[in-house]
Amino acid sequence: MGFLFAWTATPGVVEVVLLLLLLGAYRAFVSPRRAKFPPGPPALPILGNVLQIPSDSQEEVFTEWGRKYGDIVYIKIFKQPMIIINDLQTARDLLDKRSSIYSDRPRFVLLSELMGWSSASTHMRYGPRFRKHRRFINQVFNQRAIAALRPLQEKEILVLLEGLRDTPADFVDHFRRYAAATILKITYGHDIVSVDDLFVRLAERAGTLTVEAGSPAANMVDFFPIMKHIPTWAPFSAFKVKALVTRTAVEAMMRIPYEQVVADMKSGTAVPSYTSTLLEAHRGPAGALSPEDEEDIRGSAGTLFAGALSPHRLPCTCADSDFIAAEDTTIASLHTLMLTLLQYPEEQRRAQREIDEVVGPTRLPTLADRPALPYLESLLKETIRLNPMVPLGLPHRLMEDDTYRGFHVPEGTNVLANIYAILRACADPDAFRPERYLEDDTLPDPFSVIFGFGRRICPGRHLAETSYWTIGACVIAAFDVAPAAHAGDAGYGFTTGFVRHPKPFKCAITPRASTLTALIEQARGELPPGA
Ligand code: HEM
Repeated sequence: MGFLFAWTATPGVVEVVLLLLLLGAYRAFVSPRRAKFPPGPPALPILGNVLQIPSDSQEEVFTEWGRKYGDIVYIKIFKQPMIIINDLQTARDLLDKRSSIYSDRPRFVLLSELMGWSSASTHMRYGPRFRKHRRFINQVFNQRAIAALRPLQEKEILVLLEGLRDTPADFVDHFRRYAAATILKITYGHDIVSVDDLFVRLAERAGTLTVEAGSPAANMVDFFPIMKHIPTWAPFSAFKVKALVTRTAVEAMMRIPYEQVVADMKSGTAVPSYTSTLLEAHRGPAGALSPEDEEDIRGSAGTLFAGALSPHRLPCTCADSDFIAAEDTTIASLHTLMLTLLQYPEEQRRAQREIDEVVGPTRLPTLADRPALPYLESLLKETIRLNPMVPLGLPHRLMEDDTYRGFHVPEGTNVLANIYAILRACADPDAFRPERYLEDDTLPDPFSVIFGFGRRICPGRHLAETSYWTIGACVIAAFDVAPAAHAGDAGYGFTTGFVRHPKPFKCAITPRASTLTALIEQARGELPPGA
């Protein structure tokens, strides 16, 4: 200090000190490029943090990093910056409140540019075309509009209950059939009898090939886009050959159901659907459609359809990770619920007692009963809190430099919301305790977290939530779910990937009352005509 005083006494030094102070202030407040990045694990030159990211249970490692480094963790995948948001306040501050700059998606070279998913709404870069897709989808899936879809949901739930009654061992197939039947009817007006339907097979083929062609090695093209130009005869081009085969399957999945609707509209046999409604609305005076509108209607319909049967198919932003998971979110939510019910029989019984008291033995529960069933609501919330289906959401991309809590976040940063960590911000987070929601109404509602954030929030959330609630209520009311007698001792667990679902397990699903068939028939009789 003494030295500084001596130094400042020298003529001209005051000016120098002032200059240094100004420079410091400029660096701190005006020149964000020089500001510090959020904390994170130390990165290696060139590789960044690639070697520290495990292929399994990334959400758990990111949660651990959150404990160590804070609510925002900064890492690099090669030279690609990424932040991981580990708490709700930060997710709301950045992804919701600053959604005008946090709503882009990363560039998906493998998926969009090589495999042909470029018209999928999930992958769309932020801009007018993205907004057009959201407008299309919101017309049918907004909270008010989905009330019109309820009779369809209820009808398909009755078929699902019959399936569980007749062939309980195939419970996952019954969930798949439900997801396929509802989304195909809504999107293309198409009825299916079983999952062995042409459209379902097209979606599953496109999905399976996408997973197979999306190995970690193939994902390198997302970080080094120049690789996409490799000729297919050259060494190391196997990833591109597979991607191009996948492209044919993706195009067929998008094109064939769409063309069926166009043909049905021509012959006057089309059933009103998402696709037919948009085709009607966008026809010019001469009946023609612009190529862009045609592409966007086909692409957004294909996204809804593919998203329901195969997962929200997006590549991993982490080079050495599983590409994506292999099942859809709706199926994963129901599959997770069955696992939870068999693991927590006491809680299952308590929800059954509540339903018995409120609904009684003479009918099945409906959405109208929801406010009167607080314990059931808590059980359904606690199930998805403990095991959210999309634990890391889908990556957003920051569109311009930003500063948050004094940290610099550069333009082009990929942003992951760690939904898994966000939902663990409560007492005793690893315990299954539905009553936590009855005891503390300040806890964040998992339904407001699991569908993501901001302008990219899942547009299918209202449909998904009502399906999950109604199926959960009916299954718990109608069946006892317990471990299967010969289930083996492989243990229970979850797959890793963007969509998390239980590893295969067996369970016993037994009707609680001999009146189940009559209850299903009665509910069918109460459906509106034409449902
Ligand atoms: C339990 C079921 C579901 C869960 C947990 C779920 C979750 C999510 C999440 C986390 C995102 C990313 C949000 C973000 O980027 O912040 C998303 C996006 C999306 N979801 Fe879902 N979803 C579900 C069901 C559905 C259904 C049934 C549909 C279709 C009817 C659907 C259509 C979409 C679409 C089109 C996007 C992309 C939105 C965009 O990029 O702007 N989802 N979903």
